[in-house]
This record gives sequence, structure tokens and C-alpha cells, in this order.
Amino acid sequence: MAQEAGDGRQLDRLFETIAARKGADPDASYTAKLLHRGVEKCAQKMGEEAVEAIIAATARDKAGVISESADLLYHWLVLLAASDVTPQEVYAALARREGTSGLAEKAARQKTDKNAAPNKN
Ligand SMILES: N=c1c2ncn([C@@H]3O[C@H](COP(=O)(O)OP(=O)(O)OP(=O)(O)O)[C@@H](O)[C@H]3O)c2ncn1[C@@H]1O[C@H](COP(=O)(O)O)[C@@H](O)[C@H]1O
Repeated sequence: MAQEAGDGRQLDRLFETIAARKGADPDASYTAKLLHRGVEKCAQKMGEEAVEAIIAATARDKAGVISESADLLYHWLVLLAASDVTPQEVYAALARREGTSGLAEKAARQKTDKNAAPNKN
């Protein structure tokens, strides 16, 4: 049954539902249909939903951002399932980055790139 209030754990529950659709009848489930069509179709759908979220954000349409973000997250989870990746693996990647400023990381990367670049002189 649908719940009015959700929380972050909603993603994990939704992923379990999506993963359970692998190999299910494509005529009985939208998720099964998407997974059946392969990773390219799943990626295309995620791209479309991302663009719709972007359009809502730039139109300052807050309700649209919420609704399109929900579509985007659903399609992101489908893409993970199609790629044999779990949300937990993504959470672990985020956890490894926790506490590292994006600016500091970028500066360190640019320093490394500079050192690795061939000497033009
Ligand atoms: N959260 C979602 C969810 N969000 C969006 N969508 C579907 O994603 C589709 C995206 O909209 P589009 O207009 O792009 O769809 P479309 O034109 O039919 O898509 P294509 O023909 O291009 O593939 C819609 O059909 C939505 O119903 C979702 N479908 C399913 N879920 C969840 O997944 C669970 C399992 O769903 P089934 O696999 O269908 O049983 C559901 O209980 C929900 O919790």
C-alpha cells in the first residue's frame, strides 16, 4: 500500500522491488518491461527524467522538481539494477568522499593532472 510520508529508506525498499522484477513478465510490470529492454533503454529513460527535472528546476516549479526527482530516482534505481550495481555500493562511494571538500578534491586533481601533463617546452 502507498504511504503518504516517505524517508531515505524508501530508496532501499524501492530498489528491492525493482530488483525482484528482474526476469518478471514484461507485460505485468513497467519495471520488468524496462529491464527487459536492456541497459540502453534504462539509461535513455533516466536521461529523459533528468532533463524533465532540470526543466522544472529552471522554471522554478517546485512541485515539478519534487515529482520529476521521484521519477528520476526510480529510473536511477532501474539503471542500477540493469547494471548489476546496488545502491549500497553507491552509498559506500559517497561515504568514502564524506568530509572531503569538492573544492579540495578538484584542486588536488588539477595538481596531479598538471604534474602528469607532458612538458610543452
Ligand atoms: N516509482 C515508480 C515509478 N515512477 C515512475 N514510473 C513510471 O515511469 C514511467 C515514466 O513515464 P513516461 O511518460 O516516460 O512513460 P512512458 O511514455 O510510458 O515510457 P516509455 O514508453 O518511453 O518507456 C511511467 O509509466 C510511470 O508510471 C514508475 N513505475 C514504478 N514505480 C515503482 O515501482 C514499483 C513497481 O512497479 P511495476 O514494476 O510497474 O509493478 C511501483 O509499485 C512503484 O513503487
